[in-house]
Amino acid sequence: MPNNADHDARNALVSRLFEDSARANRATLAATNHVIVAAADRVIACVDADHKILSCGNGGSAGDAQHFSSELINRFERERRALAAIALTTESSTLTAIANDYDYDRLFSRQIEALGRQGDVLLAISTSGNSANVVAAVHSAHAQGMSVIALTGKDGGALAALLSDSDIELRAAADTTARIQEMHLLFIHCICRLIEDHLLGTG
Ligand SMILES: O=C(CO)[C@@H](O)[C@H](O)[C@H](O)[C@H](O)COP(=O)(O)O
Ligand SMILES: [Zn+2]
Repeated sequence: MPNNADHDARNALVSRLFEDSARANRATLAATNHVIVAAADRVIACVDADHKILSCGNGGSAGDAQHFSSELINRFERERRALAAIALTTESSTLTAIANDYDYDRLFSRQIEALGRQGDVLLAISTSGNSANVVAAVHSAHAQGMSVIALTGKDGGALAALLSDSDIELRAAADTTARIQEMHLLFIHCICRLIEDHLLGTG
């Protein structure tokens, strides 16, 4: 069992983490408020035209990619029609075959070659902006005529540099992976809320 001094130190650490997250939250809102709305509008145009959203990322960002697709396919907060979305992080046979036969860097890009169509949107998630398989996914999305919404952090990394003028970058104003991921989930929930308001009216 931790002693009292340890207990106080751990309480202080948790307070600091909450404070860091709140600071990141405020700074990210200031930097991205209108970009979040633009990203939601891009997804709305995609679903209104019966196109689909593909999503990808590694580690915690793989979880975020799945979190987003589940909220589109199932629902977020309100009853509405099902929306077409595929997380490219879930099919173990496909994932292991691509990594084994080609390269881990092609994990997502190969699936986009198979599934991506003009008018679809790729949600590309990387806290560093430097995951090679996410970078390759963006190249592949461009080749398929898709547009990209990139969730990034830090300085945006390689991802930010390769986005086209019609793509959208939502960059969390934070430097640590965990804080950036917390902002990414808030981006996702804001977009889901704006989609449901569009489909159902603000209620
Ligand atoms: O969730 C975490 C850390 O919070 C990790 O699993 C993290 O997602 C992994 O290290 C990823 O490989 C990091 O990739 P990226 O965000 O830089 O693209
Ligand atoms: Zn959620």
